Amino acid sequence: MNSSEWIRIEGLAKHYSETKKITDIHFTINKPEIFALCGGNGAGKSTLIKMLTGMMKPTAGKILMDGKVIDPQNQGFKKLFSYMPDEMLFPRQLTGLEALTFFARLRGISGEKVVETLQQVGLFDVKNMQIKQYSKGMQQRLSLAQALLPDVPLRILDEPTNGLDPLWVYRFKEIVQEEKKQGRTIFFTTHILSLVEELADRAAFMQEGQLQYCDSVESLVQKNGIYTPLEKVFFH
Ligand SMILES: Nc1ncnc2c1ncn2[C@@H]1O[C@H](COP(=O)(O)OP(=O)(O)OP(=O)(O)O)[C@@H](O)[C@H]1O
Repeated sequence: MNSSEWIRIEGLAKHYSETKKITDIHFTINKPEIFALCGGNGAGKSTLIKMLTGMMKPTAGKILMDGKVIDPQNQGFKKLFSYMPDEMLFPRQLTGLEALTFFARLRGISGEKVVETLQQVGLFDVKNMQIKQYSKGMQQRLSLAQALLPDVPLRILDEPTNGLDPLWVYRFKEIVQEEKKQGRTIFFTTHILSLVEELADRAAFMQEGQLQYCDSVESLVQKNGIYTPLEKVFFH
């Protein structure tokens, strides 16, 4: 175990059927770091996130934290991370402020933190608007806000930049970098390889339920020539 290693995934597998399965996933997550999980449609990213967050029981394998096997369904582990799903269904008649306050109360978080987070994601001025009037990008930023609320060491974000315009992709990168400076680990999934190259410290690439690469982004790029985009790593 290296000094910054925090979570170790060992042989994680999920068998839906003979043809649909995630097999033998091994990698580690450090603290702090920005880790990108990449892969095309159906590669197995959401399944892996569901096993990591305790929403789905693996068919095989284990997860260790600080060298000890953990059960992700255990409430103690659930207090260590926040989660942004790929699509968050908020009650549409609520305002942004009401929805975020609801999540804050569930986790004992103050109203000041709700206001601060709404400002962070640029929704403070529209906090009293009903969510049904929010654009896709605004709803995505509200979903990001609920994941930014709790003071936890790990944030798991599933396709966080979906629907964001270039300004908010830029702001998202700033937010994630600031989160890392505060000592957190950000584990996110994406299809956007430029985002991996610009933001992530390490990346794992999945294809058809298997892990193809897991390495630092710097060495993934260097192994294939400094000017070779990660796209080539992915498509080879
Ligand atoms: N509940 C399920 N029952 C059966 N098969 C499933 C189930 N959920 C996912 N699968 C299959 O498992 C494989 C991995 O799916 P998963 O949703 O994890 O991929 P993904 O990488 O998140 O894809 P996307 O980028 O399209 O969201 C796919 O072949 C999918 O059809």
